[in-house]
Amino acid sequence: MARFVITGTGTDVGKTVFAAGLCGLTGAAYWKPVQSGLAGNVPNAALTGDAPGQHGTCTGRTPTTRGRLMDVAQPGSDRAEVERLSGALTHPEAVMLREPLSPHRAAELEGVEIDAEALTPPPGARLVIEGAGGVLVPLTRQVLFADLFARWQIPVILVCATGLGTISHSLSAIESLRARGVPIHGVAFAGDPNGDNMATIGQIGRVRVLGRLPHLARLDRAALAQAMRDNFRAEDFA
Ligand SMILES: Nc1ncnc2c1ncn2[C@@H]1O[C@H](COP(=O)(O)OP(=O)(O)OP(=O)(O)O)[C@@H](O)[C@H]1O
Ligand SMILES: C[C@H](N)[C@H](N)CCCCCC(=O)O
Ligand SMILES: [Mg+2]
Repeated sequence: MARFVITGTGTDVGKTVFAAGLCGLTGAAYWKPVQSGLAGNVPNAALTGDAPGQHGTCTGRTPTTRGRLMDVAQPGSDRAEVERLSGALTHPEAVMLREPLSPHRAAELEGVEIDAEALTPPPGARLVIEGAGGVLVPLTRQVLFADLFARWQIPVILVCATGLGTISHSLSAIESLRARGVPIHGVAFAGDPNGDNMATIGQIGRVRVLGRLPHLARLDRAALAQAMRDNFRAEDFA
């Protein structure tokens, strides 16, 4: 089964763009279980599900939050960006939160608690799942994303920057995943070339380096597909 979790050393490292590229390269579907930071993009009624006809299809996987589930990707969401960049089939988020904060805090501000136990990946042999931020981001004050990944036992791809600072960030993330028994498929770098940083993380972290996605001046579906073909091997994700 070609099912992967895309996590990273932190927020904004390039997980969504890499996830879209991987969907395009392998034909996988995409799922972002928890999206925070839709304030300003989505009317309140849409997020709370109060507006007629805005519910769409609910997965029912996490019936705990008010901010749930429309079957159409919302503008500004990672799901919408993956659709734009890959055309992949995408599953509705289980939890959508307004504030651009750690999910545990964004949820608290909406008066809801994320039911981490209820977060279960949709079926499908080819699936790319994107976390939120880095590996130790809290879903609640008790459960971190890495705990969720440990329960799922789906191989993780860690997206890492290439520049100064990445060695410690990347090795810390790898240790955190290993400490919880999360299977690591490999590391995907994002950014300008830095061969020694990439090799050092691969060697000391004892992880496979899958490739490096360069910064794309024009980020569109065709350019991303070409960059993925040029810099990754589809057979590494079979
Ligand atoms: N290869 C790339 N070429 C050009 N721009 C990129 C590339 N990768 C990422 N970006 C840009 O960098 C920003 C952050 O990338 P992205 O949204 O993928 O981060 P993320 O790790 O998914 O963040 P989050 O934690 O919010 O989910 C976005 O504006 C994105 O368009
Ligand atoms: C809102 C943002 N774009 C992400 N989706 C959430 C990032 C959470 C980071 C939490 C942290 O590590 O401090
Ligand atoms: Mg993202």
